[in-house]
Amino acid sequence: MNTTQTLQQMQQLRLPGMYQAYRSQLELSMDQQLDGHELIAHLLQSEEQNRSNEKTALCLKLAKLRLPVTIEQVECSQARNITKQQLAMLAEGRYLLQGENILITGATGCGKSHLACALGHQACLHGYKTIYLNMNRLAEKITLARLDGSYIKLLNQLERQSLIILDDFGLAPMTQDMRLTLLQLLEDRYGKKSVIVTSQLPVAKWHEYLNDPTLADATLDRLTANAHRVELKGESLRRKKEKANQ
Ligand SMILES: Nc1ncnc2c1ncn2[C@@H]1O[C@H](COP(=O)(O)OP(=O)(O)OP(=O)(O)O)[C@@H](O)[C@H]1O
Repeated sequence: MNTTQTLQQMQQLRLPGMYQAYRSQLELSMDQQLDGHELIAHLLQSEEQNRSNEKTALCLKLAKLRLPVTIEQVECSQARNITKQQLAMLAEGRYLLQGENILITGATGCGKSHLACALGHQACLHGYKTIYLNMNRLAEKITLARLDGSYIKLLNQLERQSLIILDDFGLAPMTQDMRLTLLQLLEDRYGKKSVIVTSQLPVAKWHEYLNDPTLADATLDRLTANAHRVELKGESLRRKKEKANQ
């Protein structure tokens, strides 16, 4: 049996998971090596696992999450106004299947971006295409896309994402172009794909912030209907972290 040739064929056929698993098998003594049906099953499982890992890694890379955090790193407590059950329910990801949104509000430093990024990380683990966008960054992207004629391309690119994280909603005044784009984006996704919004402003103030009653009605209708709300509370974790580092 020419095992070297078999390994080469696995590489040529781009089966890296299978290649690694087979190499590992060949390094074992004969009596420890799997054979027949077991070996085939093991090699296929290794290839499948490798592809799944690569898909997750690519999803995470493209998501450009601001903070590299996992769901296990989200602290739940009564003081923070988020329970383990609430987090577990969101982490399960059913909201993504149903195209529901998550609105995370709270004072500066209370961990809104941290939670949003952890949920984004979890969505990538589930295989959902995710993109993180700070609202300022989205505004820049829209302005550039209008200038270079790629606006429709940008909307299509955003529509393809299963989850969009819009961080820091309500910090900077919105242009009319941004309001219209936001409405279009939400209209494209309504009931199909999810958005996570973080904001220092309580949801009750979003209408006033949008500063255009008709557009605000339409936008908030799409954003808040069937949305899960997390109102984080407690001391600024940024300040707490700084104090701990002093
Ligand atoms: N659950 C947590 N455990 C540990 N550190 C946390 C947690 N949540 C947030 N942090 C840390 O606290 C700091 C502030 O968090 P974050 O940026 O998420 O706050 P924010 O509410 O989004 O603030 P802002 O409104 O100013 O953007 C970050 O350095 C973050 O890593």
